[in-house]
Amino acid sequence: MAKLYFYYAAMNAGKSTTLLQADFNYRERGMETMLWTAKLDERSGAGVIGSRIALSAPAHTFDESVDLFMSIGEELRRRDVDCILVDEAQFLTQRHVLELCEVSDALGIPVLCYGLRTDFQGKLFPGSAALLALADSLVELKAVCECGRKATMNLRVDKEGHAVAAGAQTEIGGNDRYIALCRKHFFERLREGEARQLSLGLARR
Ligand SMILES: Nc1ncnc2c1ncn2[C@@H]1O[C@H](COP(=O)(O)OP(=O)(O)O)[C@@H](O)[C@H]1O
Ligand SMILES: Cc1cn([C@H]2C[C@H](O)[C@@H](COP(=O)(O)O)O2)c(=O)[nH]c1=O
Ligand SMILES: [Zn+2]
Repeated sequence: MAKLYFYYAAMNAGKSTTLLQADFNYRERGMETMLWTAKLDERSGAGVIGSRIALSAPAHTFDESVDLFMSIGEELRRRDVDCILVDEAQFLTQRHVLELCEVSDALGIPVLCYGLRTDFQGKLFPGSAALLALADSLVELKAVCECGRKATMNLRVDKEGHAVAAGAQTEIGGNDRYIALCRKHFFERLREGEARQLSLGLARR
């Protein structure tokens, strides 16, 4: 039976690198893959999955308008597909995840999703919540905090490096906007950020 996998981690853990390695392994064995990433994340270029160690590959892009089951079905009419690889899986909708379940269960194709578990406030992304609920296999990849502990959280920072405690869930960025931290250091810095924003707000009144 084909499975749905969710490889999750904080930023900088090497999720994209691991996806590209899995893609290489499949293709090295003569198998065909289909890569997907979020349309809104263009850090490595539109429709490109990039890694910090400079590996990259073109990918199909998803947004709310895309039906993944239909798109993958259409591709199957043109060529064989042995594995589906999805980067930035935190940006999937719950409907997308249900479509990927169908790809795995009805089409018998393994689906490997890579993404963040939680956002800059420590809350689940919709795609991650659905994958945590529905995936057959949950695999944690490891990032490292400044203190050496496992980094599980993602702190959003402003241009001066101060923690950002409030804002929209989605804000594309890299090392300039986010720091992967262990939970202890994440909450320390987040509370500092909250206190700072509060004092700035009070000072303005
Ligand atoms: N040539 C490059 N140099 C530095 N950073 C890059 C380069 N290409 C891509 N990146 C960044 O690296 C990210 C993916 O890095 P990766 O090491 O696989 O960790 P993760 O996906 O867990 O954050 C990309 O999304 C992009 O922000
Ligand atoms: C924590 C957090 C992250 N994002 C964005 C920032 C990046 O564009 C991606 C994750 O990138 P990765 O290196 O491939 O892990 O997600 C966001 O929009 N909101 C957040 O809270
Ligand atoms: Zn730490």
